[in-house]
Amino acid sequence: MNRDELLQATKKQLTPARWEHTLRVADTAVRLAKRVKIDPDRAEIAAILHDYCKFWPDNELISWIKTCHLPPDLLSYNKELWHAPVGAEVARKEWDIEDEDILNAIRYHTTGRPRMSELEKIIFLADYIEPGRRFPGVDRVRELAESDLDQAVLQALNNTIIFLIERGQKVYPLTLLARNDMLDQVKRNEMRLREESI
Ligand SMILES: Nc1ncnc2c1ncn2[C@@H]1O[C@H](COP(=O)(O)OP(=O)(O)O)[C@@H](O)[C@H]1O
Repeated sequence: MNRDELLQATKKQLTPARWEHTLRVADTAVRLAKRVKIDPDRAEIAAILHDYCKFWPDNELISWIKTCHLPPDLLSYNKELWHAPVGAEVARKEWDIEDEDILNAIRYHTTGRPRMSELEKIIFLADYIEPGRRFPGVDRVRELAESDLDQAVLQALNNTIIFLIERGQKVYPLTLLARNDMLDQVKRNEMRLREESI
């Protein structure tokens, strides 16, 4: 797969503002990946493709969800959730991406999930903290992302859940499971650090 071809094709799928967002997500993901010693090229591919289906019509997204046997419960939650799991299927079928970690990073970039890989955390966070994002609490997540991806993901998940509850919106259950799992993970990290310092 050719990087320039991927960039040009993705640009055509997006509005100019969303394309700029995608480029900032890619820069942020590459930077985070280098810091935690994850392959930056794989982070860049996942970042470029993460919003590929963001502007696809509802009927097309629904058709992919059904044909690819994606979780049917998606259809009873916010439509904004659909582009991510469909994006992973499109990346596999139209871009021949076979790397399951890249596909999962695209698939779970909006909801998160329990036991996220390092690459999944990077794409989830890069989407949340890229420099164009301005919402309450984003600076704290930016700070945490510089030192601890797990704490940053936990904070971002907490913020998202609170945001949705405050607006009277449903929370996709996987996001709640992701948050509980990350809380356990952060506690385990803290315990390990304490044991190592004794
Ligand atoms: N975990 C979730 N559960 C339910 N709805 C969600 C969840 N995450 C995001 N959403 C909904 O999708 C919308 C867009 O999500 P977001 O990731 O902020 O997209 P964007 O990249 O367009 O900013 C949110 O405003 C919210 O209404």
